[in-house]
Amino acid sequence: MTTALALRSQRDRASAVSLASGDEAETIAAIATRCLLLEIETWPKPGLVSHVDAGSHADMDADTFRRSAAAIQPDLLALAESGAQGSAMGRLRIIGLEAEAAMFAATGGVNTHRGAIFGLGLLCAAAGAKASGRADRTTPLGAVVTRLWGRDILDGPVLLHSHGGEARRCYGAGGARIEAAHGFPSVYEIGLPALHRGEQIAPGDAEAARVQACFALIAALEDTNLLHRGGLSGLHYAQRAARGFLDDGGVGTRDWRERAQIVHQAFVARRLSPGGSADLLAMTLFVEACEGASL
Ligand SMILES: CC(C)(COP(=O)(O)OP(=O)(O)OC[C@H]1O[C@@H](n2cnc3c(N)ncnc32)[C@H](O[C@H]2O[C@H](COP(=O)(O)OP(=O)(O)OP(=O)(O)O)[C@@H](O)[C@H]2O)[C@@H]1O)[C@@H](O)C(=O)NCCC(=O)NCCS
Ligand SMILES: Nc1ncnc2[nH]cnc12
Repeated sequence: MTTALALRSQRDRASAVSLASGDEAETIAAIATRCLLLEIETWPKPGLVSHVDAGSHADMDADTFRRSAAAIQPDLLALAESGAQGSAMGRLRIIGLEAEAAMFAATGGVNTHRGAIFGLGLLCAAAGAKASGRADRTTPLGAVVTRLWGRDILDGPVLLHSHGGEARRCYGAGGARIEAAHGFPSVYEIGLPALHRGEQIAPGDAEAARVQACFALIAALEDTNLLHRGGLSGLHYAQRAARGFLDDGGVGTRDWRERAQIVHQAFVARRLSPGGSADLLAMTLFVEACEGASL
């Protein structure tokens, strides 16, 4: 069986590839890693780390994220292979925890990609399931995650001391688990339409399209990182600021970089960091790469 996967961007995208089954898991992991790197190579992203600056963070920079992405690529490969083999959630969780350990070893204990390991990892497993024929090739990756692992995602062990756990207890926020169990609605309903809108209003500028998607995700998401650092008022401030940028024309105006940078600086001044939105940007790029190409 052959699967076509393509990274569809004008400047940064890899060219379309057509794959025999043996190569598919490797290619899925390579594309996922590339999407993590593209997320970092996107600026300005409010409060977030990029190749330009460290945003609201004192303990990590772009190199920390690059090391982290390289360290977890073997685990993303293992997740794609496990999906192809029909593994249950218990096996995926073990690989996910190994990926978290590899991340912490590569970053000296800094949490760069826990959310991405979880969400992108599940999408890699779903892509593996599709490539092997265990899931229908026309079913969106998010729906494959819901069908194969949705119930077990929600029943998984709760982390008692995570920032997300506190946000859930204090504010009732759903977070990464609900997002995954429901098939990544933020990717399909927010990230992808905004990426396409960005391509329309800033033709030929792939970074601008990613910025448009990032702002749209921040405007809509209940990001547990924003709740952790800024409480409810921080979350609402961030959502309003991102919405304001989009309402003023997003990346479709000549001065969009300056306007986005002002929002970025305002987040930094408040120590706000929408890490969940950054993860969902990488996942949006991954889904676009896998599903945007005509198969
Ligand atoms: C199920 C887990 C994801 C448990 O996670 P947790 O209980 O922590 O729950 P969440 O907060 O819901 O999610 C975890 C991370 O997901 C990102 N995220 C946040 N909001 C959302 C959202 N609405 N939708 C989707 N994803 C979201 C976010 O990740 C990013 O932030 C991380 C940095 O966080 P942190 O260190 O707390 O933040 P700082 O501000 O930097 O801290 P200080 O400097 O202030 O100290 C970074 O990782 C980004 O990726 C959330 O943090 C999961 O962890 C789990 O169960 N794992 C086990 C493995 C597994 O089951 N894998 C499945 C197969 S792969
Ligand atoms: N670019 C970024 N900056 C801060 N936290 C993040 N989590 C995932 N990507 C991130």
